[in-house]
Amino acid sequence: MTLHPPTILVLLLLGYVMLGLQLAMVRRRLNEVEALRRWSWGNSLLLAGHLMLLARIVVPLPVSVIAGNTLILLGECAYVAALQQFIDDRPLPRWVRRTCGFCVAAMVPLALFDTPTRVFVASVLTPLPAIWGAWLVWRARHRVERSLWPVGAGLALIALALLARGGHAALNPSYYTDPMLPGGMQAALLLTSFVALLGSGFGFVLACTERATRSLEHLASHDHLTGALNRQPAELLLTNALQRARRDRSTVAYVLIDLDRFKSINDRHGHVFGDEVLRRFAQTVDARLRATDVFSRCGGEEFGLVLPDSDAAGALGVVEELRQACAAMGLMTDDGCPFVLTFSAGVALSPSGRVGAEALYRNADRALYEAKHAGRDRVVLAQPEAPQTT
Ligand SMILES: Nc1nc2c(ncn2[C@@H]2O[C@H](COP(=O)(O)OP(=O)(O)OP(=O)(O)O)[C@@H](O)[C@H]2O)c(=O)[nH]1
Repeated sequence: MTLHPPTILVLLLLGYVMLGLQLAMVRRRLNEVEALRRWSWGNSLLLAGHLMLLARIVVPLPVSVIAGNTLILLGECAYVAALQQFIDDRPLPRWVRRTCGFCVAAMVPLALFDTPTRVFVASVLTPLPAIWGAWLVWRARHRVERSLWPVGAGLALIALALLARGGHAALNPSYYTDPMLPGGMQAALLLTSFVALLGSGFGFVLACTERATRSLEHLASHDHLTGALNRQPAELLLTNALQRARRDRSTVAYVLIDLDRFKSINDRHGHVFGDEVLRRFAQTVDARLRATDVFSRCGGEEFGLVLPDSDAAGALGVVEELRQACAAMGLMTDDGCPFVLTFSAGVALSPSGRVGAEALYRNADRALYEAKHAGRDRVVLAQPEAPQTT
């Protein structure tokens, strides 16, 4: 079978068109994610670049090759900018932008050279952004979506293929007097580009969709203001903790915390300050919990804490630590006065997970009420409910 480069080029163009359509649809659904916008630019530039290579039938060959390769290089830079945005949420570092600019500028004088030299130089310059992109994915491989891995692999593949063609062009210049002749290295490169396009383009779209879905899930399960879990998912995690405690014969502690006199904080210092207090309180608590603890906002200025494998002494110790941390938060009111936040807490225990979630919440609520009634800024340990006779 003879591999005909123009035919593969047409296949590649169709691939870019398909990906462009998919990108347009996903961008509309995901409400303009910046990284997707850059990837779309990259896709359009690559499409234009490959079209330009095919336009050699109607435009002079040096123009087609130089313009084509320049557009391809710009497209790659846009891909890499999209990746950097997606992975690190920032633009490309200045030195990478400069390198991209240098590579693009170096393409123009190539018109003065013969085709083998042009092929060699283009093959050495074009892989540089792709190498940076592959490195970005490799560096972040443990923290990014798995669907981004094919993106890195695709970029690495295309960089390798280009470098291989560069080496081949350096050793066999006569082979490249017309790179569009059937068979050989040029066809292999275009086929590799097609595979890399499938891997990286569709992988990137998938990664963006995956991230958007996760962020929607996070929005649905977490409180927008404080970042703490909402009540419903927290209840589910409490039920799981109780099931585990039944198996391990360990104790689960549930702590209900209510900030003291929050209405007067709002009234005296305004809602914005009240919101800031809630946010800072949540951060303070979150920073001091174990990975297995569950922190949630039950509503208003009331928060819940599930402490698996914690007895009374352990739970009271955690609350005491939080009290000290709140006192040391260093909040300042608008008029420059230091503000000390206090809270009241009720602690209830479920030894061996025997007390169910509802009863545990009820007990903690009763203890919290006692703490408020006794003057606030204190913690009360709930007495176990008398076993119910049936
Ligand atoms: N700034 C702000 N205030 C909130 C938010 N959610 C609830 N609140 C306010 O929190 C206040 C709670 O007031 P109360 O339930 O009377 O309790 P309290 O003033 O804290 O008094 P005690 O609990 O008895 O110490 C109300 O004024 C609510 O408007 C919020 O998200 N932001």
